Amino acid sequence: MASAPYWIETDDWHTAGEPFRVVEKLPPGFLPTASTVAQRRFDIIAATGHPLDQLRQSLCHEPRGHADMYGGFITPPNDPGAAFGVLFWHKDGFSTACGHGTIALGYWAIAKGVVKAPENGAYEVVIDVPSGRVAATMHLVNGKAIHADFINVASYQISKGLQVVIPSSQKELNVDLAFGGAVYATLNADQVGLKVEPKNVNEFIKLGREIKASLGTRAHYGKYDCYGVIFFDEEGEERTDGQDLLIKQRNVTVFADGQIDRSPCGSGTCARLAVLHAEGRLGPKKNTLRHRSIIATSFEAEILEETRSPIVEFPASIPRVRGTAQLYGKMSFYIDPAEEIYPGFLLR
Ligand SMILES: O=C(O)[C@H]1NCC[C@@H]1O
Repeated sequence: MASAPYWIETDDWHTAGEPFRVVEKLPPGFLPTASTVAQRRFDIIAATGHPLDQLRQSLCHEPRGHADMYGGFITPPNDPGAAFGVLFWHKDGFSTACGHGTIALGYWAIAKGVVKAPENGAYEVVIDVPSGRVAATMHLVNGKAIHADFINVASYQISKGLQVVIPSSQKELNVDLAFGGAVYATLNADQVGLKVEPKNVNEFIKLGREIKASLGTRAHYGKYDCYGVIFFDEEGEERTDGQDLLIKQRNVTVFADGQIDRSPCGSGTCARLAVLHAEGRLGPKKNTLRHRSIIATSFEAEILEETRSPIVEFPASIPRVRGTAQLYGKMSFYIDPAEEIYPGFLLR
């Protein structure tokens, strides 16, 4: 398998600046035979040199990608209740959740005719992902998608005020842990004396790695380890009408091993909603979060409904994150396992 050269077609989208490379057709024999997306992910991770992991590296790493590339392999759904499944990937492996990818996949499914949406109105593209069943609710006007709502799995805070010590400075920080399909550590960027701005990106990468290492197994939650560290700035609040508040925050999410989300991070936004919910600043259909990214793109998010929480101290809810995606290319990649640098390389 995969000893002969082959071609792979991709549709390359971005959501609020974050890339999402969609691979619809996999070479025969590459997809694990397990019947669920979650199990296929485990099977790939458990194997050494799995062909889908080699393909991930070929498409994500240089020369076809870069250290901040992201994408997904389309798979069958777990059952006919979803339109399809997806295995999300990034430079270090396969993730459990990806909001920006779910938004991009909603657009992709409509653009490719994978689903038959009406010309006008809302249409739910249901997708099986490793953390569960999610949806991209597409809003269409004259056959064109104008925005997508990422409806995630139940999200909730896991713990509050965990203390970490940064090895390089011996500085003590307090972080909250929250689940949004993946586990995130979140902290106000003022704790590290930085503003969420592009010029500080290398500092955030370094600190993200240090915080994750310092948390160690304290940030593991069931089968989930700590996926990312979210640094946020408060950007004020506005009253939208007599009742509701628009809470404005800007964040940078450092995920996997030092990868930077250009978007406001869909699953990370759900984790932030969970923390704001626990703090009483948001509730079901009460108040909205405008979440800006490091490159100043934004998502708008709210809590749709409260749900049963597995963590007694904190509430759980189903979040909705609204964003847009754009197609920026269609690629045809040639992959030759005999090539000197196969399956690719990274410089950081
Ligand atoms: O939007 C998200 O949820 C994803 N973006 C990169 C890191 C996360 O998986």
